[in-house]
Amino acid sequence: MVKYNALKYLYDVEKTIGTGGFAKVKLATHLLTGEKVAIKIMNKSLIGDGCPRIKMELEALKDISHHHICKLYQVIETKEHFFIVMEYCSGGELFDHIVEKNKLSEFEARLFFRQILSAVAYLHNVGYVHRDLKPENILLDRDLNLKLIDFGLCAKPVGGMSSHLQTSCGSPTYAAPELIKGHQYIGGKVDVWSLGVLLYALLCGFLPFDCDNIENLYKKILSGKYSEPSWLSEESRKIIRDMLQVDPKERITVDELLSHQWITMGCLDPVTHNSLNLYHEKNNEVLNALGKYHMIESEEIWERINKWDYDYDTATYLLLLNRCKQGLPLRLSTQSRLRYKIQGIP
Ligand SMILES: Cn1cc(Br)cc1C(=O)Nc1[nH]nc2c1CN(C(=O)N[C@H](CN1CCCC1)c1ccccc1)C21CC1
Repeated sequence: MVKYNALKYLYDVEKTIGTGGFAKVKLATHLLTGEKVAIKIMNKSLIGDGCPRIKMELEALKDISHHHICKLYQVIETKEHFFIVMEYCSGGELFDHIVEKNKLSEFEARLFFRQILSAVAYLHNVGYVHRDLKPENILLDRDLNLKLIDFGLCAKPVGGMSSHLQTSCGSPTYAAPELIKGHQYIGGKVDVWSLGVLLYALLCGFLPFDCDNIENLYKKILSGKYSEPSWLSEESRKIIRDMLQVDPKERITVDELLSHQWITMGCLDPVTHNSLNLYHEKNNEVLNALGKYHMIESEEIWERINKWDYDYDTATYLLLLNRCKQGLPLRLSTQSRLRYKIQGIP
């Protein structure tokens, strides 16, 4: 097992749970709290040229705090690596969940879709577009809550949400027509198209535009034609049609989606974008537990936490905040206190 010095005394690194192009994700334990985390380890030499996308992803993640977006806890940068410590989602990928169930009932699809819609509406509300929405980028936690990940392609359009973006990115299967045409596009509209492809996959168990070769895939997407299986209700067909409009001007907006009839069916309230957890709220129960542990006044602890440096203290606070919100006891392992002390952290 490769030992990462930067993580010593802070995290117990366990197995690899994901490997991607120039990164891998490992399951780990945050030693002070005993909580599981996922650490995305990126090798700088493989990425090169100053890693702009990683910096973009990290800046975005630091601005974001939402129940259905995978939380950033800590960032450690060394000469060779970035260690990005994030929320651990133990339910795996949404993609696998759909495959295993073949397709979801309209009721289950609605519960899932409402969660992702809330995350995307929140993202747009804080000025980001995701641009790579697909089931592989959506994970489940142990309570089947959905968590959006992978902000490597997200963008914060300079001129705000109505300004145009140019970069063609994301996976073609979920990419909007205007994006694959290389036209200027509105980021928010591109996310709505991907949401349409996603909802279609949830309800049908297969993709609206799929092809063995990229040429025919593009033709299908640009035509906007897809089959409507017999089991789709009229309302399901309607909301999918509203999202899979080739002309972005005809396409429904995220705000209109929040109160769409399909979304509120079964007397459900419209979806709200505000996140359940307020952005980095001050929690006295957690501060008291930390104050006792470090034998420092909790106000002084808050002074340090409230800088949000995304250091070990940020991770400790956010992990304890998570436990506190789930009504679980707050524990700080004294055993690792010794190691903590050895490392000379005050
Ligand atoms: C698949 N799986 C099964 C179980 Br059980 C837990 C998981 C799991 O991955 N859990 C998990 N929790 N938190 C994370 C993960 C995975 N994960 C990820 O960020 N996973 C992505 C997955 N991308 C989807 C499309 C391309 C790669 C990843 C990015 C780079 C390299 C490897 C993986 C985070 C850190 C945010």
